[in-house]
This record gives sequence, structure tokens and C-alpha cells, in this order.
Amino acid sequence: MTTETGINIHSTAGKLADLERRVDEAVHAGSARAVEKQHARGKKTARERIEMLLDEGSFVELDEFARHRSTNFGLERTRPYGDGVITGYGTIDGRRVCVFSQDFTVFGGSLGEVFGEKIVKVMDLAMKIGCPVVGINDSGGARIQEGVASLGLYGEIFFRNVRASGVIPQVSLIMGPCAGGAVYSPAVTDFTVMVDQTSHMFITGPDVIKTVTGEDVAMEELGGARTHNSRSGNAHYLGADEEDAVGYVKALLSYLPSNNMDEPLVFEAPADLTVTDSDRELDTLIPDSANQPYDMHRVIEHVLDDGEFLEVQPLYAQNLVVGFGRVEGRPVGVVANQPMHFAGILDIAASEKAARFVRTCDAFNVPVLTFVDVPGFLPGTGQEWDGIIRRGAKLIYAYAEATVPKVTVITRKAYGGAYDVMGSKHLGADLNFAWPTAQIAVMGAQGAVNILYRSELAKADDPAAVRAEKIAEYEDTLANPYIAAERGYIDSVISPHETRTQIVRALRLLRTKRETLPPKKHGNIPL
Ligand SMILES: CCCC(=O)SCCNC(=O)CCNC(=O)[C@H](O)C(C)(C)COP(=O)(O)OP(=O)(O)OC[C@H]1O[C@@H](n2cnc3c(N)ncnc32)[C@H](O)[C@@H]1OP(=O)(O)O
Repeated sequence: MTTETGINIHSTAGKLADLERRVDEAVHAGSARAVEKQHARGKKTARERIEMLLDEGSFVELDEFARHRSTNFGLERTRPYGDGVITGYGTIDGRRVCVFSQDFTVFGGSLGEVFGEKIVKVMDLAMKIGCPVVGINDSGGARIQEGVASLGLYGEIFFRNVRASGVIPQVSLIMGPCAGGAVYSPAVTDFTVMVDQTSHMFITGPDVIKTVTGEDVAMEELGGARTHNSRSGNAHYLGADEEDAVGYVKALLSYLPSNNMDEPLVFEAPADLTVTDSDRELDTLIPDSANQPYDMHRVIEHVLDDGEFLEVQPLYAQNLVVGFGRVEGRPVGVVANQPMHFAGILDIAASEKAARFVRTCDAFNVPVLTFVDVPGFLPGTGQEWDGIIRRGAKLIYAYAEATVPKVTVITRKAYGGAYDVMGSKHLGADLNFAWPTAQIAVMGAQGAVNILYRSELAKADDPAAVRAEKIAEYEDTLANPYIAAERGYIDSVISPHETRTQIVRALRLLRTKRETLPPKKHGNIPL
């Protein structure tokens, strides 16, 4: 007996042929027209993206025959296999990952009940086995025809994103629209990577904004990849294209363990501890003038293996640099003030960027290296009224709570409260170094002299000469690393050329560090 497909499903050969037919149907769930449209926009299909992400031939699909049960608005007439999302597991560089990839060619990638159940199932699997989840987002959001069932499944996904946070790495690739409440899944994940021109995230689109507030804003400006990388800070990397974005995700995962109980991947590469010409280059990096900038990337690259630094959020709050590298083949997270941008000052954006990064490192057992050249917190009503007190406190919280090895190097300025915040001994850093060029003080010489000698300067016949004399006196007495070193706030004042070797030794020492926090339900970070 043959079915309408011409296959006799009552024979073994027929059953096998029927399976093959169904698989083919699942693989080609989106219409040829929809696939063509997707490609014409410079976007790959959901399956092509999984192929790009995972090791060749490693993908194992789950639930490819799942399909929706909805009968609303004639939906029962279209029941494609897979229901618009491809889920499963595979490997990246030989390490297990779970993945879901939303298929815009099927119902615009919109999330219905079954679609949501598939994602929930693969997230639960990742939690059970302890491996990262990479979610590829390309979706019109909640499937309108499925109403509250769709909203319910979004809620289930958010719930799992939160429960998985700090347990397994979660990475979101945004490769098309991600609209409305749907944005909150990527927002909870550890990293969000977007693609220039073809990915968008927004709570409400340009039309709704125009209606409600009267503002005219184009989609790209509102929620494009550049906006979220440079203005909102919602994204961590701007992929030039989909390949670039996927490459970044693979690189990110190489620095993280599969789960919080695992150590990150190590490529044993013992360091040579003899001082090299490259190490000595740091001896001439700091300009004589405290007001002259230099590029903190140079310090970072001189310390990391092969000078390789994977920067995270490179376009956002550029006064502070964060990212991953390796020392002796072991992953480290780097947090550093950047004197090239606003003198490396701490503002709300930089504080939140660093706090989030320190917490990510701590959750996933990655030691934190901090390089300090910070003139203080950014003054101004804008910062005060936007909550720099509460939001800056996040960075204190993050450093104080982190129990991973923490090593800090002060290269130049460490003024005021910002000295305390930036990985100081007082917040639990394990080993703190300072260069002889460090100025660890309540404030810079100019400001200090203006306050301490205001009346003397007002009365002086030659105020400029008096100011210069007092500045020199302040710098000689207070603006150096030795007073902090006298108290043990700095473990050692080192020449810049010793930085790499001291960090290697410190991280070796701290490999066996064990520190636990007092038992509690959870802390109350000022959000
Ligand atoms: C907790 C989560 C709550 C939420 O998700 S609220 C957000 C609800 N979603 C939205 O407001 C976005 C609705 N969709 C759109 O604005 C646009 O479709 C979008 C995403 C900008 C893409 O625009 P285009 O690229 O021009 O594509 P298009 O409009 O022709 O859509 C392609 C096919 O997908 C369909 N589609 C898109 N969004 C859908 C949805 N939410 N539910 C059901 N179907 C949806 C759309 O009808 C179209 O279908 P077809 O190819 O014409 O059969």
C-alpha cells in the first residue's frame, strides 16, 4: 500500500524511504522563495549558520519532526517540520555545545509553543550535561497566532537563562530581528554578538516610537549592531558579517570552561622568565607628563601570550578595556583603564562594563588581571543624576565578591575612590604591583595644591611660582607608590619590564587559591 507520496510504508525499505523524505522536508522547511530572500539580504539560513559554528559533521539535530498543534488563524494548514527553529548539539574545537538556530524562512522565525519547547529542551540538556548554549536569533518574536502560549514559552526561556546564568556559558548571536520582549533572552546571556547592518534589537520598533513619542528614528539607528555596540552596551561585539560574528563566538568560548565546575581549557605553554627586549619596551611607555596619554593595549599585549587579546565590548565605554587572553596558555580576563579615552576616567558605562566582565570571569573561574591608570570618577550632574553612586558601586561589588585569583598592576594614576575600586588590595586582590611611575593618592597634584594652599596662593606675589613649588613638594611626598608600599597595600614596586614575569609568577602561585564567601542566599548588588 502506497501513501500519497508514492512510498509503500508497510515495507522496511518504504519506511526508510519515508524517513528520508521526512528528513528532506524538515531540511527544506522554508520555501525556496524565503531562502532566496534570506540570502539576498546577506543572511545565511539557520542550518548554514549551525554548519559555520560547529565542527564539521559534529551537529546532531533534535526534534526535527516537532511541529505546532495550533489551529488558530488557519495555522493548521501549514505545519512545517521543526516549527521554525533548529536545535541540537555538536562541538566547537572538539568541545561540546548545545545550539538553537531560529529559522526566519519559517513563519519569520516567530516563536510558538512547540518552537519554544524545543529551545527549552535543549537548554535543559545543556544544564544537565554542563555545556555552553549558543542561541542564534533571527525572529519576528512571539508568534502572533499562538498568543499567550508563545509568551509563556518566552517566559520559560527567560527562566532558564537566569537559572543557567553562572552555571554554563550562554552566548547569543543576533543575526536578524530580535524584537519586543524577545530581547530579554539575549540580555540575560553572558555575551551578545551582532552583525553589522543585518541584525536589530529593540523593545518597540520605529513605527511604535513615532506613534507614542513622535520621534523619527530609522531601524538601524534605533537598534542596529553599531548602536548596541557603541551606545547602549547591550552587545559585546560588532561582526563585520556573519562569519566574523561566528568566529568571535568560537574564540570567546575557547577562554571559558564548559561549566562553572570546570576549569577553562589550558594549552600548556610555560613562560620563559628571562627579561626580553619586548619586556624592556614597557620601561619607556609612560610619558614624563602625567597628562599625556599612552595606549594601555600595549601593556596588555606585552603581558599576554603572543600578544593575543580578544577584546570584549571594544566600541563601548572605551575609557575602559576588558577582554580575554592567556598567560602560560591559561585564560585570564583583563580589566584596564585606557588613558587614550577621557584619560581613562571611570564613568557609569565603564563601571558597569567592568563589573559585568569581572563577574563573568569569576563565575567561570577565569583569573582577573587589572591594569590601573585612573584619574578618578567623571564629575558632572549627568553622571550624578544618572546614578554613578549606585551604578559605580557595582564595580566595587564585583571585585569584592570575586574569589578567582586577582592580580593588579598600577602603571600611573590611582586617585581617590577609583584607587579603591580598581582591583585594590582592600577589595580582596591577591597580589598588587605598582610601577615607579605610579601615583597613588587622594587626587592629582594640581587639584590637591589648589585645595590645600588656596589662601596662600591668593596672597602670594608670584602665585605660579608658589604653585609650582607646592606641586613639586606634593609629587615628591605623596604622588608615588612608596607610601602605599610601606603599608603593604602594594606588594611590590616593580620595573615595567618585570611586569610579565611577575604576573606569570603570581598566577602560578594563585593556581591553588581557595576562597569562599560566607553562606547566603545571594548578595544584593546595587542594580
Ligand atoms: C516575550 C516576547 C514578546 C514579543 O516577542 S513581542 C514582539 C512581537 N513581534 C513583533 O512585534 C515583530 C513583528 N514582525 C515584524 O515587525 C516584521 O515581520 C519583522 C520582524 C521586522 C521582519 O520584517 P520583514 O523582514 O519585512 O519580514 P516580514 O514582515 O515579511 O515577515 C516574514 C514572515 O514572517 C511572518 N512573521 C513575522 N513576524 C511574525 C510574528 N511575530 N508572528 C507570526 N508571523 C510573523 C510574516 O507574517 C511573514 O510571513 P509570510 O512570509 O508573509 O507568510
